[in-house]
Amino acid sequence: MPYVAKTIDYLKVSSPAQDEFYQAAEEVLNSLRPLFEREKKYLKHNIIDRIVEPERQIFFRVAWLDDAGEVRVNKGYRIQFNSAVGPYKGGLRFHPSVTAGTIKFLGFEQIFKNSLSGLAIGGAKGGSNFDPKGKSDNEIMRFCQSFMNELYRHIGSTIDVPAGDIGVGGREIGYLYGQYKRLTGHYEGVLTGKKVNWGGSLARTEATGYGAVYFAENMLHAHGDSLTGKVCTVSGSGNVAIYTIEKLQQLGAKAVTVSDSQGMIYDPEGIDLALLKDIKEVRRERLTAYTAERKSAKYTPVSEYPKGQNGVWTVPCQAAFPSATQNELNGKDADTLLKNGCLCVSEGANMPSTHEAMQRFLAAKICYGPGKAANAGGVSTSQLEMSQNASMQQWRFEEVDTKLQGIMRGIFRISSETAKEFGEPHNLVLGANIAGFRKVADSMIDQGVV
Ligand SMILES: NC(=O)C1=CN([C@@H]2O[C@H](COP(=O)(O)OP(=O)(O)OC[C@H]3O[C@@H](n4cnc5c(N)ncnc54)[C@H](O)[C@@H]3O)[C@@H](O)[C@H]2O)C=CC1
Ligand SMILES: O=C(O)CCC(=O)C(=O)O
Repeated sequence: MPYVAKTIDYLKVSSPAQDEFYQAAEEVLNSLRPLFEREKKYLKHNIIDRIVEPERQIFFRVAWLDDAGEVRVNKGYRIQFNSAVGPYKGGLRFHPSVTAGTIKFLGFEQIFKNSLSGLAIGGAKGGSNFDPKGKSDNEIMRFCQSFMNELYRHIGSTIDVPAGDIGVGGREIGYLYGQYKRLTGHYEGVLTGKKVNWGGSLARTEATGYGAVYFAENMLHAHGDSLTGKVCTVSGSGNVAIYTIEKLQQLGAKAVTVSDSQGMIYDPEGIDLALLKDIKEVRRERLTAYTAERKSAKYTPVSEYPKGQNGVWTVPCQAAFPSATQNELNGKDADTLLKNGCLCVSEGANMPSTHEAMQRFLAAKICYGPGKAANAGGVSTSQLEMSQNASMQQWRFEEVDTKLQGIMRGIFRISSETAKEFGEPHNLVLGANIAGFRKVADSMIDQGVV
């Protein structure tokens, strides 16, 4: 049996019910075929079986007290996937849909993303099926403290450095950091995404969204085009979506949509960013609050989306920025985007396009930036935060932003040069996967069978 199918079949038996992980593994392994054919050492050293198996998986109970005094229990996860090129690094996701398979796919993607950044960071991810929605600040704090009561013994500034992801922002990182400090007595860069008064980096909040836009600009510039004047669709309305829109506006593009799990906003005059930030970052309300205050906008609930489609991708645009969650853009959505003239897709979210959608974009040869390349600005700026913490410095916003732009340029360059090297110049999926894999796999070979 061919080795990719054999590996995926083995994963289905050894790690049951982890569909998102099989999807991520299959996509990466399939695109590595030309490399395996050219360089036999990867098969000889059995890198395939080794790289799909996490180095360590920590599953734990998180018990906490709600405001009514009831005991609640959630699952906690930290998957330390690969440390060949640096300490484990990757975010924490708090969302009711989280399972071991979710964290495993995210941790697997993180290995190659972090390698592509050119920085010394290994791959990891963690989280919980805890739902922060509707919880009071005190409940969030008690949950985070209980989560850290187990996590602290597995992390450290040169061991494993978690950060935020869906449902984990500055507030949660603060409660997690406070508890880590209380348990260990160490004031160190053990988490990133901290607030700037106590060790955070300027521009980390903005970095993932800004980075996805910088990546899109790199792709378009290579074709003599730019984002200026383009109509853009954005999904999600959290950290990545907000700062994608901010950078698009700064570059003279017009973002016209945002969404959440309940529905979407279409604002043909362009999203009012100050209003969106107030609703999402300050008031923590649903998107319906936006239409109440902005007459040009239309709200469509998910129940009214065209059958089998995400409403956001039915809005005509020249560039699309999926910034919500995995598999939020399917083959039909991709067809609609292409039919409407979309020239560029830059993925702020992790694995937002299904396999079918990705194939459509590659076949159409549009500028398509897969998540592990396009959204690497967040984790890269986290590494800049680690550097600042280690040297007890704080760099200026412009200094961090300039480094971020350079890192995104570097990721575009290595992905497109690798794609060219393997004879498919437009295929940044191939380029990013091979470039990210090669550095990790060569490091694993250098470090022996461990
Ligand atoms: N925060 C970061 O630095 C990075 C985040 N990412 C990825 O970006 C995506 C968004 O993350 P953040 O903005 O940080 O999280 P967030 O918690 O700030 O926002 C998540 C957004 O996605 C929406 N959402 C969640 N599930 C949804 C669903 N089923 N349908 C529609 N909307 C849904 C939420 O309503 C919210 O607007 C995720 O895929 C995450 O893994 C990737 C790299 C770094
Ligand atoms: O900043 C980080 O360490 C991780 C960000 C993240 O979770 C991601 O890149 O998906």
